[in-house]
Amino acid sequence: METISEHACYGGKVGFYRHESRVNSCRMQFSVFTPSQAKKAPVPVITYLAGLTCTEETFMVKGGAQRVADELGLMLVAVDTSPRGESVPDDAQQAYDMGLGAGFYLNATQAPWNHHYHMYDYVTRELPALLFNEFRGDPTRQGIFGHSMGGHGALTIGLRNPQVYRSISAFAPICSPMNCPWGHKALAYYLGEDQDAWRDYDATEIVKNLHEVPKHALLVDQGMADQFLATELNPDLFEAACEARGVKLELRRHDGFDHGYYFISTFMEDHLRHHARILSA
Ligand SMILES: N[C@@H](CCC(=O)N[C@@H](CSC=O)C(=O)NCC(=O)O)C(=O)O
Repeated sequence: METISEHACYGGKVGFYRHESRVNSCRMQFSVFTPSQAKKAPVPVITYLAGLTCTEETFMVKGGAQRVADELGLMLVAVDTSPRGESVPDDAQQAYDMGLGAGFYLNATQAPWNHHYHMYDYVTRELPALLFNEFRGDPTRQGIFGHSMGGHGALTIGLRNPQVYRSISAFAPICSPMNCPWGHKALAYYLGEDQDAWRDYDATEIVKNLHEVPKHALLVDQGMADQFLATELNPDLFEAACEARGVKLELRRHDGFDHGYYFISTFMEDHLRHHARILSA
């Protein structure tokens, strides 16, 4: 692992790092906020998955999370949104919703995507192995959250790995990629036309078929002036599936908020406290 840069931030530091990813067959970058408490003992770790067009930098710059994370003693890890590099295929039209910056946190099975696009394995296996080797995070106290495409990633990865991710939350997540244009396009390219294969990456479908209901409530915030709400996000489908399956969900609808980082930073503190409460219990 190579350190790109490190910056003092409140009592801790923000760092940017690069490493060779075996699962994505390219170099990947990620960022970490390490709180002051990590000087004394391993701290809880919350992984943040960002949305379309973002990088590992977006959350650290725009999320406004570090002051409260330092107060609560939370390590924050922000992941890039796709594999990167010369050899990594992109959408033929370089569209923002497919290919680079749009890895959808899944393992692609279709060529040409299946050589590099293994973001599910990257988030759940490869990055944690590196992280817990290099940083003072506590692997028994992990949470996951994210925004939009990253909210989809947080819900799907969190629900599928309840032993690892004890706390889950999301900002304006894509709740049912099988039922929206962004998801339909990405799942067809990455996984092929057989929609049965898509269900593993659809939070609403995962809830319907859950073996193990999460112990703690999920927190989801949604802006009601979100420009993507009507076409892409489908929180109502997710809410109905959670209710039917007995999954505790706190879905908060906020008038006047759009899809962007002003919305996210407004409710960031609530999400950090949600994770801290669960992980310190
Ligand atoms: N047309 C826009 C679309 C990109 C966009 O809005 N990206 C969101 C995430 S959307 C779902 O995953 C985002 O977080 N953007 C980064 C930001 O800093 O706001 C465009 O290309 O701009």
